[in-house]
Amino acid sequence: MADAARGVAPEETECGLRDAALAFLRRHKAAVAALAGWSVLEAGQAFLLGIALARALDDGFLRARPDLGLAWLAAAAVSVIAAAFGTGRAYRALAGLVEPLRDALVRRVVSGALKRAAAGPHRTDASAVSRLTQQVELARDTFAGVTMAARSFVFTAAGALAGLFALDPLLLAVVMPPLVAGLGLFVATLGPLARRQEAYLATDEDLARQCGDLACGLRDVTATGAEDVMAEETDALIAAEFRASRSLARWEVSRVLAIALAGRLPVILLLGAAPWLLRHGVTAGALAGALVYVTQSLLPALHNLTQGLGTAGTRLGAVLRRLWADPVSAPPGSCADQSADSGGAAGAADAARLTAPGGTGSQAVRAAHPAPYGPSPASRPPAVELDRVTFAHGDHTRPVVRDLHLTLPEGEHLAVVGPSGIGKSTLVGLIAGLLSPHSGQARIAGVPVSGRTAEELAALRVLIPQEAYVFSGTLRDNLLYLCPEPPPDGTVQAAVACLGLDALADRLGGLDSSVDPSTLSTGEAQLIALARAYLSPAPLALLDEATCHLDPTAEARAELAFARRPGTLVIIAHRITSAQRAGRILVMDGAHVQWGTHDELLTRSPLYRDMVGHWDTTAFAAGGGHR
Ligand SMILES: Nc1ncnc2c1ncn2[C@@H]1O[C@H](COP(=O)(O)OP(=O)(O)OP(=O)(O)O)[C@@H](O)[C@H]1O
Repeated sequence: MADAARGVAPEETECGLRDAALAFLRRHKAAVAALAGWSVLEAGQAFLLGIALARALDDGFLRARPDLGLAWLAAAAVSVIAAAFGTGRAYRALAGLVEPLRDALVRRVVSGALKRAAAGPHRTDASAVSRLTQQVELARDTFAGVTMAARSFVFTAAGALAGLFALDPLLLAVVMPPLVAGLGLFVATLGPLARRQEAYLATDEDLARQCGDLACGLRDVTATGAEDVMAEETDALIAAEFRASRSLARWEVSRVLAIALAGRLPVILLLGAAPWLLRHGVTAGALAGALVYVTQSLLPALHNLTQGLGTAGTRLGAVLRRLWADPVSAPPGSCADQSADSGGAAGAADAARLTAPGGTGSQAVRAAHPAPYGPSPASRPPAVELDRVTFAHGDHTRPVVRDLHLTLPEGEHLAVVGPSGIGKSTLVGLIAGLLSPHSGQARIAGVPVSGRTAEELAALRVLIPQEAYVFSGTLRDNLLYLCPEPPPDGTVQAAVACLGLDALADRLGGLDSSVDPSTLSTGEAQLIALARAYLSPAPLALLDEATCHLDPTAEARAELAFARRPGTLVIIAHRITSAQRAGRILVMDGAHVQWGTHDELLTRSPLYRDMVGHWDTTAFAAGGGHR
């Protein structure tokens, strides 16, 4: 499955893995021997427990010799202490196997990554290596758990069976058949269970990958209107995971059966056959000892085995096979994958889907755009009208905008200034229709914006936030995203030149080259977003500090380009130069709002004077030296 996808045949991986595992064990014979040796000491307890109990009963307590009975129990207690010591040493010996395994796997992963980086034009995916080393840690921990569980079962079972034999071979004859049958069933179901477990892990990973892609590409998905398609794909993956988990659960039942057969049936048989056993010379103490062997040694060891080999072992197999098949091609699923994978992000695929006939939502957005380039007749209503608008972000919070009345004629260029947190973005959000006033009304070109759909709003205004959005696709796709119709020839090139985007376009390899958003600087992303808005036919452009990452020259060029663009412009200014370029400036000062030209406000607004003074100081401090 995963191997095939990565170009390595599963059998090849299986064989390679088996050979490597054997070679690994041969190389670490001493650690294996130490582990086995300490396990023998540990198994001594399993052997002694039943015998000590049998002797304590038969030779001690049942013969009125409690001292002898207690002596046997003391011997059992000593064997428990010795076993605990053995367990501690076995863990140390385990480290002699586990750590070299981890080192070998890490070496394989890292050298694979280095080879790949050196061999081709691939970008080194550090996140893939990091994920792989995480899988190595998982393999290491699981290997330790599986080894301890398997070892514990083998030695405990050997000790218990030897003990049963020592007590009376008849006891072994009763216990062995169900034990062998249960173990046989367990072994027979290991293969199918492993396959189900792998299938489940694969569907789980597919779903995780899809969710990761969705989380990272959410904006692309929303922007390209691919929500329905993505929901359908995700639904299918959820259904596949559900089916795989159900199938796995059915096979897990076989494990319960195996434990019942191997661990619980012997208890019932021993109890049922008790009269027969006693008639054939088995003592009461031996019978009690046999019950202790089954319930205290075999059953817990069986539980550990089925748990260890059944679940963790399958997982270990899956992880090792994956690491072995291709130690560098990690299963994707992180944001880093998307950025490393130019054009591979959900956004590119969805953008492609969007251009296909019968595509989803966003085509409707585009179709809804009017074509309002050019000046509007004088009879048209104001470009922006806030009619006694009041707005607060919460029911009990102070209004950010209170009873504001503002009218902007078509073609106006307004700069909004004010201290941080005073409500500039809120005001722009109200004009854009993203926020609904608590009272009053906001209108664009005479159209009330509250309650409008995204499509209707997109036809009225274009809003560029501070955080520019660029999606995976060509530069042209990015620029024309808000244009319902292809613009006349040369329009895009003119916009690119006008906004100073030509250097970036050249660097990317032209308008039809792919853009990898992760490689753009914040300023470059802002330029692309600005050019996209510039090309939009919406008659009102709202720039919410949309030039904050541009240098002053680039900012001036962009703002002048927007000022020449037909329609109305509202910008939140963060530099004095931005404010000065505007025809009108709106100063927000809490409940007070003032507007006018730069010179008017210098005389009328103390806040504006302060801000200009501060801006000047900052500009000089920054070495700007000019306004
Ligand atoms: N979603 C929100 N929920 C609650 N309060 C908000 C929310 N958005 C903004 N505010 C609060 O409203 C006030 C105005 O915020 P706004 O972002 O409009 O100010 P601003 O002038 O644009 O600030 P800045 O210049 O720092 O961007 C602030 O006190 C802010 O904390």
